[in-house]
Amino acid sequence: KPPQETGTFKSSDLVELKRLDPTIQLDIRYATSNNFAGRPVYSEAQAFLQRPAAEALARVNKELEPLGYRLLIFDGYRPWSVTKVFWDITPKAKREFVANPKKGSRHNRGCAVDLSLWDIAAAKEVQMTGEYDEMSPRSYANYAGGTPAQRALRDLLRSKMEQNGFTVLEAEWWHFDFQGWKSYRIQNVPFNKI
Ligand SMILES: C[C@@H](N)C(=O)N[C@H](C)C(=O)O
Ligand SMILES: [Zn+2]
Repeated sequence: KPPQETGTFKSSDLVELKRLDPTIQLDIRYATSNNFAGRPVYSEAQAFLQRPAAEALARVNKELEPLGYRLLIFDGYRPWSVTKVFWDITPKAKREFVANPKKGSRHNRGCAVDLSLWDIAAAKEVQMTGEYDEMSPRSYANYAGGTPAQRALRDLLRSKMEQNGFTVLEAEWWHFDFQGWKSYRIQNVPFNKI
């Protein structure tokens, strides 16, 4: 069961990112077998965020366009039950890369996003210092390895996100939390009930 939270919270206003800005690219790997669970954990390839976070993300996408990039979204709002699956299947030694379901994930609040950059001219995902959901030090936001070009792209994504109210997770270059995430409740609503 999701943790019981007391206090007052903002009402949820989850927005589908593709509806807000159709130029945002999606690669919802959790709706496929191409993810660390090795099977789909979502039945719909969609991404949602609370409205202020979604609007901020659309601003980042606009700012990247003149530089030749768009945002590529891997995940947004995530039902709590999926956070529980991720925790249960992850070896103890790798649990810095998954949220503890006892506390819930900021994804469960609709205030965290997993994403990378899309190269418009090449029509493909850029190469970062490590792969999405790779459970190794290459995922650290300050990892000093990789090529200078990979680090520059990782740092470009981070600086644009930070300028628009997001904070990177130190263990994961692709994971960003939106300011004010504490004001939203942990949810366990499936995508088709939003
Ligand atoms: C599982 C990974 N993509 C992720 O989002 N990790 C953070 C820590 C989370 O589960 O909130
Ligand atoms: Zn994440």
